[in-house]
Order: sequence, then structure tokens, then C-alpha cells
Amino acid sequence: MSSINAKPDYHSPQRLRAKLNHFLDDSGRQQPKTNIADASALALFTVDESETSVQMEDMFPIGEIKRVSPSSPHKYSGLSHYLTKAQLTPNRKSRMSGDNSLQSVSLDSSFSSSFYECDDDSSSNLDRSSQSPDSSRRRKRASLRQDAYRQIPTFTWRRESVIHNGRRKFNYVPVEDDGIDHDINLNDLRKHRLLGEGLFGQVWLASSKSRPYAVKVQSKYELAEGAKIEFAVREKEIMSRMKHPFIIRLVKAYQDHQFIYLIMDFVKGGELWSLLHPCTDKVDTVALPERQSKFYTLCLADAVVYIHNRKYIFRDLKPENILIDAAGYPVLVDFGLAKRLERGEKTYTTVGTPAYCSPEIINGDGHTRCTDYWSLGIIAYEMLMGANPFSFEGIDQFSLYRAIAEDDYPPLKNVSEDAADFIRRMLIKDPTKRLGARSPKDVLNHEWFDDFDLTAIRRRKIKAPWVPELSDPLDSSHFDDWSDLDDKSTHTFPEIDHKDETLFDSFPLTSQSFH
Ligand SMILES: Nc1ncnc2c1ncn2[C@@H]1O[C@H](COP(=O)(O)OP(=O)(O)OP(=O)(O)O)[C@@H](O)[C@H]1O
Repeated sequence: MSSINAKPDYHSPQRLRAKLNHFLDDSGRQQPKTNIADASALALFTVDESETSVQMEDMFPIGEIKRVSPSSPHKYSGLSHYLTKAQLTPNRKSRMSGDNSLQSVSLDSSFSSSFYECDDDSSSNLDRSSQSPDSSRRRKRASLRQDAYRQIPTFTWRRESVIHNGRRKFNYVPVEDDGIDHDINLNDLRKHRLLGEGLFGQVWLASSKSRPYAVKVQSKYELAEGAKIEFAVREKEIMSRMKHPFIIRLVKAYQDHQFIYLIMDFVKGGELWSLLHPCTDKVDTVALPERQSKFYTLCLADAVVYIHNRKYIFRDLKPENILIDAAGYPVLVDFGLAKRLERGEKTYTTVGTPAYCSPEIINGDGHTRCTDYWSLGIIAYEMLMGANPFSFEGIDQFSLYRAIAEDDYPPLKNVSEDAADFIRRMLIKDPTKRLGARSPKDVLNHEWFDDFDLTAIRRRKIKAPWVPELSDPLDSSHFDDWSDLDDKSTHTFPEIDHKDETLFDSFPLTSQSFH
């Protein structure tokens, strides 16, 4: 499933036209076409770049978008504009009213977009305007727009039907041609082996047409018993909104009477935890070379900043939730504790894994996104030093919490000054003074990362410091052996009550089975 959740939302033709005129009608002659029967469309995205560090390339495959200039830049200072071509599927409301001409969608907080349909001769329309005896400035602008039209590729929107509060609703989600079957069924999947188990779920390696997937299966009954339904539903909702090179992609979600299923990409290189605990007894931690630690930290910081820019917090950063992909890049999994949080708002639930918990969570002071920066600082420290700064084998939880809240971390040894400074600023007990508290971008802009090109990293243009050896697409040798555990997806659990059942309404229902 694509990451941008788009809600169809109607503008009147007049309003949409007025909006578009700001961008497209500076010759005074062009009007956006509104009588289009075919499904091609242009999407105009407005991005407030002061609000987000996200590159448009993160949202769309590289080369598929074109930055355009508004005709009245003074009205839009701070905003950047991108044009891309879209395929519109008229929604039910437009079909019923017979109005297929205009639609708009609103994306998440940092994006807004408008659509209007155009046919294939829209560029010739622009050609004509560029040949008129207008000023060279106008011609230049027209040709810029013409380029924009030419270079934009097709971008498809898929309608997804969900049940919300007992009523069927439709979401429009943009779909890239990523070769992934976003309509994959449970029956298409062959279950291979268990990759991991958490408190409320098991994650299985499965495949369809020799393409591997990881499938997280959670029992509705166990979720209801543990009062975790809300978390599981949130996990699916938030994951489906994420599109970032270092964040796991949700391909499809399902529910049947007993279970919910999250079908994800399979990340093949195993957990960062296994890199830090390479010995067979897995107790001793080893340090990673500084460059490798820095590479992982920067990729993870980029993923975390992306999450924060969308007003979510992750709250469970730990080496077990960081997987290494086939190219050696880290990928964040497990949005089970993630939550939406408005700017300036705090949340008070005590969540997380003790060794990575921030002082503000332990003190019950209420936490913000800064709690994730603390956990990232702990992980960076652990990679650099080969030991957690506060936790060690056998420590009791009370002593651990006291140490996190009060003690200084053991000094870093044999690391660069920039690395030490990064850790010092991430592990500040007061969250309001922590790096990233002022702006998430400050984390990415720290001097420690100066010798890495983040854009190249996002495009996976840099060779990762460690690349897992893999023999075939289903190679799962980098994961621990869990074969002694029961397959919970074959258990029969008691039914949950109807009220709890309705909480899963946003998961498409399937009668197919996973085996
Ligand atoms: N997409 C994936 N590809 C490969 N392995 C995965 C994937 N997602 C999860 N895993 C493996 O399964 C393990 C458990 O996944 P996850 O953390 O999502 O489950 P969980 O039930 O929420 O766990 P916990 O209760 O510890 O939070 C991960 O640590 C990882 O080893």
C-alpha cells in the first residue's frame, strides 16, 4: 500500500480554478481544462519546506516530479510547488453527480494538493501560448510549464474501501509502479518460517511468486485481553502513511475472525541487535566501527525526523526494531507504540523498552518527540561503545530507571569529538534542551554527519559499511531460529465481543487463510 493517505475532498470548480489560476494562468489566456473524460490528471503539490525536511524524491520515485514556480511568488513565500501527473479514478460521489471533471485530495499535514484533469494536448495548448507575441518573461514561464508537463510521468491513484464506524468509506491512495502487488491475497502467500515474535504478534516469512514478504500476525483475542487493540490499529494506520527509504513498507493489511495480518516487505539482513551481539550466547555486545555507527545513526535520524515531521512519535527505538536490508541500509519496523502528537502537546502513557526509555518517560513528566532523540542517542552510544550506557546484564529495573534519570553516562572512548558531541547533545536529561528539541532538522545537521551526503544515502547511492551475504531472495539466515515456538496463527482463540470487533473495521476483511 502506498504511504500517502489521500482523502478525496471536493472543491467547487470555481474555487479550484481560482486556485490553479495562481499557478498557471499568468498569460491571462490559459484556463485549466475541466471537461476531460479521460483519467489523466495533474497534481500540484504545495510543500511548506520550513515545516518539513522531506525531499519530494522521498514521496515520489526520483525524476517523476517537477518543481514549478507560482505566478505570484510573494503570496506563497516559504512554499515550494511541484507538479506531477496523476491518474484519477473518479470517486463515487463524482460518479453519482456525473461530475468527473474536478477532484481534489488533501494529503497529510505537510502536503496539500489539488488536481485538475487535462487531456494529452494540454502541452500544445501551452505551446500556442508560448508563441504569442508576449514578453520574453512570459514565454520563459510558459516554456518552463511546458517542460513541467512533458516531464511528468503517470502516477496512479487506487481506491481503497474501508469500513469506518460500521459504514463503508473510500480512501484514495497514490500507487507507484513499484512492482509490488498491493492487492495481494492471503491465499497467494506461502508461509515459510518464523522471523520473530513479540508480546502480541508473530512475524512470518512468506512468499508469493518467489517474492518474499514478512507477515505480522496478531490474535484479536490476545490484543483485546492485553488492551492493545488501539495500538494495533494505530500501527496499521501509521505504517500505511509512511513512505521513506528507511521505514518499513506496509503492502497490505487484512483481518479475519481471529487475527489481523500486516503484509510487509521482507527486510533480509536481520536485526541491528544481532550485529551488536554476534556471539552465539548473544550476551556480549560489540562496538561497531565509528563510520558504520554514524551511517546507521544518520539513516535512522532521517527516518525519525520524517516521522516527526508528520506529527507522529515512534517511542520504541531499539536495535531489535532496526533491520538491515539487502543493501546494508537500516530499516525501522514496529509502529506498535507510535502515536500522533500535535506540536506542543505532551503524552503521558509510560511506554517503551526500559533500556531505551527517556528520563521524561521514567519521571512521568509527559513526553514529546524528543523521547525518540534520547533513544537514538542510546543506540548510537551502544554502537560506538559496544555497551548500553545505563543497562547491563542483571540490572534490576528500579536501578536502571534511577540511573537513566540521574546518572551521567560512562565517558565515550576512542571516538571522534563530533561523535562525542552528538551523544552529549542527544543524552541531555532535559528534553527541552536536547538536540532536535528546537527543530527536528538540527539532528540531521549535526557536524558528525558532515562527511555524509544524505541525499545520496536516501537514494542508496553510497555503499553501506556492511552488506549481508544472501544466497537467494528467501534467505533468512540472518534471523534467529524460532522453530521451537508454536505457530500461533493455527491456534483457535475465543471470540472477542462485538464492540471490540468493530475497532478493527479499518482492516479489510478476508475469508482466506494464511498457511
Ligand atoms: N518486515 C520485516 N522483515 C523481516 N523481519 C521482520 C519484519 N518485521 C518484523 N520482523 C522481525 O520480527 C520481530 C518482531 O517484529 P515486531 O517488533 O514488529 O513485533 P512485535 O510483536 O510488535 O514485537 P514487540 O512486542 O517486541 O514490540 C522483529 O524484531 C524482526 O526480527
